[in-house]
This record gives sequence, structure tokens and C-alpha cells, in this order.
Amino acid sequence: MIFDCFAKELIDYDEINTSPKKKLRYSFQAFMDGLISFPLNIPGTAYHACLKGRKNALKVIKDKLIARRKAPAKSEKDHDFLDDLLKEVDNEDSILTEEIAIDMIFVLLFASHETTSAAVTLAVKFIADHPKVLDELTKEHEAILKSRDDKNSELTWQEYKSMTFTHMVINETVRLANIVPGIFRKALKDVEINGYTIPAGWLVMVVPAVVHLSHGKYEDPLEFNPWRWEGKELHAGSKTFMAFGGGVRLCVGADFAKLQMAIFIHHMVTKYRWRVTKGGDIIRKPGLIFPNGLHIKIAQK
Ligand code: HEM
Repeated sequence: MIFDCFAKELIDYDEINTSPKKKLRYSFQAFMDGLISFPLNIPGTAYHACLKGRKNALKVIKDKLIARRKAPAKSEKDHDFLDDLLKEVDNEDSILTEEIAIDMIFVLLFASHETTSAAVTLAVKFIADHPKVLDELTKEHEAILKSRDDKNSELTWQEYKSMTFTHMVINETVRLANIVPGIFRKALKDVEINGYTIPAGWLVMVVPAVVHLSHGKYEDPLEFNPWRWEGKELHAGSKTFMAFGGGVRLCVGADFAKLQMAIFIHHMVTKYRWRVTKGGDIIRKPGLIFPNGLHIKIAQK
């Protein structure tokens, strides 16, 4: 659902009505599955499928771009991110080229869909497993509804900002989830660390899970305990919290992902009750995978 929504907003791509074999999502799936794999490019390997998935996805995006050049959006209603990018490509002073625009859309589709959907799925599971968390969330969100002047209003930005406990739940979910298994940096100069030297030019892979699940950094690190965030900074990365990375390369979609999660939680806890009926096992491949899905029985409150 999240992928379909993104593909529509970015390039007006209709995933639902595309034939199964041509679905962009499957190209991304193959790309993801072989992203961290032995680089053996022969048919049948995950690496080969990964390269093929990337090629197919880039072709779909390029075809969209060519088609849009021929038939630009007619009205504001039809306008999407691709139109904005093409406007920028055509700007004389711009450094953006059509190739960069295609890569950008590819990266956004890749970076956005699996991450947010895995986080939302895990939040559903964690909340179902922890009734006290559900109670606290329900209190927070019902208070928002009660204090509204206009009962028909949608969620407002101010209301979103007031969801302190929800943000604690989101942080705790992504801390345990470690959705992105590794963050990469390059040493620009020799770096001395604990008696070792990382030579200039070396690639460093930071593994957030090592920090997030460390007994030295978090008490009972494997426990889902949103209250551990009480009084702590909830909206920035740090040396002990890097679910969205950190520094200048901090995830550009972090706020958007958290907003999506908060809106989802708002509707879930104010309108529904659910319980897990099947699945919920998790494996890493290297992203989070639910091999048997997460089946829930859901009913209106
Ligand atoms: C729960 C959801 C998400 C998680 C856990 C997540 C996590 C991350 C992490 C760990 C990084 C690496 C940051 C670093 O190197 O310091 C990253 C980068 C990035 N993310 Fe996300 N992300 C999420 C959702 C999104 C969404 C919704 C978008 C797009 C709308 C997005 C777009 C990006 C992009 C473009 C980068 C590359 C930024 C750069 O290198 O400058 N992410 N994300």
C-alpha cells in the first residue's frame, strides 16, 4: 500500500492496475533481495536478479519521464514529483539532469517503501503485545479528539506535535527494528579509534543494531519499553540512537515516515482493536522480512 501510494505521488504510476509481471514493486523486491549478496553476476544468483531488478525499475521510470516530456501535466491536480523534477532540469542554472532525476526517483522509491511498511507492521505487533502501551496511546489520542473544537477536523500539525507518547512508541519501534542494517561512511583522513587506525579512504559500515541492542547503552535492550524515552530527545539522531542515521546524511524521509506512522497509530487506536492471529516471525535478508506475514484480527471499537 505504501509503495503504491509513493509510486503514484512520485511518478503517477498505477501499481494496482499494472499486470503482475510488470509491477515495479517486484523489480524493487529483486533489487532489495540481492542488495547485500556475493557479487557473482550469472543468471540464477541474487546479485544477477538484483541488477536486473534495478535495470527494469530504471526503465519504467525513464519511460515515464519520456512520456511526461511528450504530455506534461495539464492541471495542478495531475501534478506530481516528476513534474517538479523536470521543471528543475529545464532550469538553466540547475545541476539536475534527466539521469540524476531518474536516479533520484529510484532512490526515493527504494528508500521509502520497505522501511516505513516494516516499521508500521512492527508497531502493530508491538502494540498488540503490550496492552499498557495500547492504553497509554488510546489516552493520548482520545484526548486529542476531545480537545478539538471542530469534531470533523482531520489531524492537524499541532496535534501531531503534541503526540509525545506516540513518538516514544515510534522511537522504541525503530530502535528495536533496526530496519536499515548498515550505514556507510568514508574515512576522509586517518581516524584513530580504541588503538586502531581506520586509514583515509576506507569505507566504514556502521551497524546501528550493535548500539541499539547494547546492554551498555540501553537497560534491558531487547524489551519493548517506550517509557525509556521519557524526558529524552525524541526528534534527532545521536550516538546512541541512529535508526534514521545521523549528521548531514540523516534520513531525508525520517519526519515523513514518523508522520505516516503517527497518523496510522492515531486511526488504529481510536477506531479499532486487533490481535495477532498468525505469523509475526522476523528474519533478516538483510532487511526485515516477515516470512509468514503478520496476520491480525481487527474489529471496530
Ligand atoms: C521507518 C522508516 C525509515 C527508516 C528507519 C529510514 C532509515 C534511514 C537510514 C538509517 C538512512 C541512512 C542515513 C545515514 O547515512 O546517516 C536513510 C537514508 C535515506 N532515507 Fe530513510 N528511512 C526511513 C524512511 C524513509 C522515507 C519515507 C524516505 C523518503 C521519503 C527516505 C529516504 C531516504 C533517503 C533519500 C536517504 C539517503 C539520504 C542521504 O544519503 O543523504 N527514508 N534512511
